[in-house]
Amino acid sequence: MNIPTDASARPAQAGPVPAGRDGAAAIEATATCPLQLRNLHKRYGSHEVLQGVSLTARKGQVLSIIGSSGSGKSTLLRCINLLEQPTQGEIVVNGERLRLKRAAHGDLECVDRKQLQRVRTKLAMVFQGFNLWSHMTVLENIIEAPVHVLGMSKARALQAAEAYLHKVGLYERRDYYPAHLSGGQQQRAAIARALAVEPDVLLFDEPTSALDPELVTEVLRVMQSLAQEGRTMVVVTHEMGFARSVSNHVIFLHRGLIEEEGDPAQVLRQPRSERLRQFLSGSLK
Ligand SMILES: Nc1ncnc2c1ncn2[C@@H]1O[C@H](COP(=O)(O)OP(=O)(O)OP(=O)(O)O)[C@@H](O)[C@H]1O
Repeated sequence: MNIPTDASARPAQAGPVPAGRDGAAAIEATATCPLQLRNLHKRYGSHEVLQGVSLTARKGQVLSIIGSSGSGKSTLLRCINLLEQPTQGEIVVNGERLRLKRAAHGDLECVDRKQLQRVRTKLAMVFQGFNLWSHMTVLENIIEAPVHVLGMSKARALQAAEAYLHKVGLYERRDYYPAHLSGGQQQRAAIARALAVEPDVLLFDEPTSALDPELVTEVLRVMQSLAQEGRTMVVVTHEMGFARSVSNHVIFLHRGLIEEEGDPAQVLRQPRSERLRQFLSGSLK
């Protein structure tokens, strides 16, 4: 992957989150932290996939979540915007705590539909499988949520969409349907769609895993430019180059717990735990 390796690629204002006494990220209840998770648990039947994860994303920070297959990375990301319902814990977006209540099935659900909708537009997600609407052109995909969810005027949404299309290098393909685009182009369209709701945090769930190797770089470059703009991003990734050179905080998840976290230069070059060492050497899949 052709990503610059110097720390200057990272947003200047972001820094590592200090570790708390219990090893979890310290909680800063302030609007300068667009996202905070406190003691998040998720259980599927008897399988506790998340066992108490706390993290804070400060404004402009790029967090990479790494870990072996099945460690709970995607589940963690999907719990943030309640695509999955956590079993326990708190989610705070821009200082606003989600109003969660235990439902009959045992997991937590948001009791305030308006709050959930508001918060979800603040947390835009980019999926591994792109999830574009196949019956809409790229442009229609991008303006759908701004017009129909946020109530933006079509003229304003179109104007903004053009800017996002230029940003991801897809302006010329704005009238194409997803089926006529490469995987990399579809993912860049999905990124433009996520940007169009003007989110405070971008969530990426393994955004390059479904791509042929030659298409990975074009998507990573767009993500890198978003990081350089100072956007707050939480990225589940297997791309160690991205974690090392673009993100400014790395979280290593193991069996639903944060095993190690911190500055990528430190964590990835001199891992403290044996498990992270094994993971980085490729012997822990
Ligand atoms: N809907 C579900 N029902 C039951 N178990 C689930 C469900 N979703 C995930 N799991 C289980 O939770 C565990 C964590 O899954 P998750 O997808 O979060 O892992 P991951 O770290 O993202 O893995 P990968 O890198 O392979 O994508 C796995 O054991 C998985 O089988």
